Amino acid sequence: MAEPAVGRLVVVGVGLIGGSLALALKAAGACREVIGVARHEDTCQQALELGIADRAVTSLAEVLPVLEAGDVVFVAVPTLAVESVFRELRDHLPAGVTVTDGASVKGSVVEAAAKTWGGVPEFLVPGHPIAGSEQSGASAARDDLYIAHRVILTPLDGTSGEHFQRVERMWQAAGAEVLTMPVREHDEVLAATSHLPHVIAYGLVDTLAHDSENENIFRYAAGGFRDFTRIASSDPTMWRDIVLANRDAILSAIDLYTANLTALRSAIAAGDSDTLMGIFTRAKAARDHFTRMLAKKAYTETMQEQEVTFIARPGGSVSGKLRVPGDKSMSHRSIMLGSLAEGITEVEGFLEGEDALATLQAFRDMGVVIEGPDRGRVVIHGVGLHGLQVPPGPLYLGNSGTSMRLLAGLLAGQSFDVTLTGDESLSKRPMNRVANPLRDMGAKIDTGPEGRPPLKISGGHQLHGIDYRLPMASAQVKSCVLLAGLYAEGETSTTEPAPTRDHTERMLTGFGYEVQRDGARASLRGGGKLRGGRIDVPADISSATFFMVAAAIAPGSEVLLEHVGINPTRDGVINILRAMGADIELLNRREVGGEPVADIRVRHAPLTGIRIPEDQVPLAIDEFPAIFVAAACADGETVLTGAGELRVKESDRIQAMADGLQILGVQAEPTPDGIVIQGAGAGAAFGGGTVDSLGDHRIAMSFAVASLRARDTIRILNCANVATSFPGFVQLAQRAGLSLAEE
Ligand SMILES: O=C(O)C1=C[C@@H](OP(=O)(O)O)[C@@H](O)[C@H](O)C1
Ligand SMILES: C=C(OP(=O)(O)O)C(=O)O
Repeated sequence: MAEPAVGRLVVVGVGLIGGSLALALKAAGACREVIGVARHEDTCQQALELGIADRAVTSLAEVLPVLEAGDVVFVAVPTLAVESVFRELRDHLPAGVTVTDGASVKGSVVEAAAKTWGGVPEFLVPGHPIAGSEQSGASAARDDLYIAHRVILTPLDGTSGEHFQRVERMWQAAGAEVLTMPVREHDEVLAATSHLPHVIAYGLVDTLAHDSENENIFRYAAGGFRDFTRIASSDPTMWRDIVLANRDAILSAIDLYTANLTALRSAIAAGDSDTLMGIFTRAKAARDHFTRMLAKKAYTETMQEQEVTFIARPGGSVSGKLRVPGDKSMSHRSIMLGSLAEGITEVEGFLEGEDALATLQAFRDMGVVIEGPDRGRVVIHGVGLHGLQVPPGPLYLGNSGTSMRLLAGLLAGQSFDVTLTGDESLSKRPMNRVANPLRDMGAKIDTGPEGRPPLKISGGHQLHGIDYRLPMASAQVKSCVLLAGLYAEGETSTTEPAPTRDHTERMLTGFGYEVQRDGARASLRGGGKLRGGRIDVPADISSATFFMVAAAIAPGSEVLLEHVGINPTRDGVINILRAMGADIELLNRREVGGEPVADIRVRHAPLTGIRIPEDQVPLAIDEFPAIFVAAACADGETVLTGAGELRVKESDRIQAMADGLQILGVQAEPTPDGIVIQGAGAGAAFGGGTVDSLGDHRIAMSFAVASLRARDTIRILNCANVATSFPGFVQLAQRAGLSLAEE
């Protein structure tokens, strides 16, 4: 058997915190013996009866002489009683024994140590298990209290590695996750997240209890009261000690909260519905985010920790009427323009995917009141072109290139400084393509090394219009420059080498902002106004593509994709698949809010390899991973050129697809600006195997579709980011007929 994590455990204070550690270590066989120390004889008796301690004594001095190196003393008494325990330890602690504690404030423990030993001794490892509850006492102790809870250790410079590791191992043996933090940071974080809520809960219940109507108040108190005030049942001595010990940090937290409560009061008094909605929607978003974090589903850093593997079983066909989620490009722009407009903008069909949500959160962080999203409906309370406020910190844009590049344009003309950051993939993508033209307009922008994020934008620089000739076909660059143009003196124009998606131009026009368009050139003059209105976001043709390709390649398939945006700057996938022989019909064509929309019917038909016309590349730029899957199923060779841009998307999509296709037995040769794929014609086109999507949503979904024509199961790694553009993909794919599961 492995060595126990600690020798003897002496628990000074056998309440909820100390008793639970003792029970957990005993259950895990992680200590040789537990000695309980309590002030009263009957508590000692109780600790023995509950199986918390093997021995229990009322005096610490009694047990110290028997301790030896490797043993641990855990001080689990109220914060202000820690010092008296330290004094008892001072002269009688045998060498090599580790001392740690569980107090909620660490600064006062360090002070107590300094008073006792003249400094923090090397054997003291201050710690704080974040697992308390409103219950207290030995009878509340449980052996599973710490499982999956965090314990913060705050070692100091003089803390010895050996003692630190012993305490770390001890908590891990109890099932906890151990982190470290400086003392001061710990106390500030806890003041805000734990101590302030306790103060408020005690204060609220005390206020209501003093009310002459209190009996009735408590009688009618509903779930809200119960949820909000549970912690007012916590141990008063413990909390008195905590607030006295962490005075300064708690006072700062109370001041911040009081200012906010005063603002809330004024808004209620003034009937200021916008401010109220602002506070409530921001709070709801933050609380929901916290809930998702707990469930490990948040879009921020936590998402990267989540491993999602797709298991796609071979064969089958697809059928049915399907509505894929809203268009990502339009969803981003609806939030941006809606926020900068005057008045209310109501959006229907908004994409509730992580990318568009990152844009939404960025504007919330800049003070815009945004209701929803609720089943695709979002209501934006526009603040006007000059109404954005300084965000509280960097704007984190997750995986979304569109958010970062378009926001760079919008923010270059603001009066405040702002930093834009992103996840690992976004942090590798080129940003000089937007930073350079913005600098030409007079903006001050710093990037990370080699023009990568973060982008640091300095406010207060007056922009002037430029005539910008784009070096590459990019709607993001075009949109960035035009959006900066809203803030520039004079005229700003862009000229693109090939047509790219024109949602920015269309939506600006829809918001009543004049945009001149003449062939490849688009221009506008700064200083105008946007007027809020209604936006109907159609289904995203880029998401519909996966089902178009699925139906095209799988014999016996027929799908109807409803209400899909078929803007002529986005329809390359239809043209390319049709040129390969796909059976695609556009039904019920109509125009919705300035954008062409149709239902798309696709039936299986044999495909033939083609040389993809270069003028189609920008019109199908996001659809190539799926088109490569179609090419692998077609009869003969497909050649793509002029698509070097694919190398700077969420992954290098040429390399990522070539690697995966080769693993699945397809002859696919990458070239600097494209790929050459030898298609299989009829029958299975792919073997089976494990491919890596590299965290790129479109690569992940493309290989899932390939399974329809595979001989064996395809495992696809790193699929969590499918949620950036296509939440619910797995469920919809299953409904359509794919045999797809998440692992
Ligand atoms: O403007 C947009 O909404 C987008 C433009 C394209 O990027 P580029 O402009 O980099 O080609 C596209 O790949 C991206 O998914 C969305
Ligand atoms: C390239 C894409 O998005 P973005 O550039 O916004 O990250 C995409 O969705 O395929």
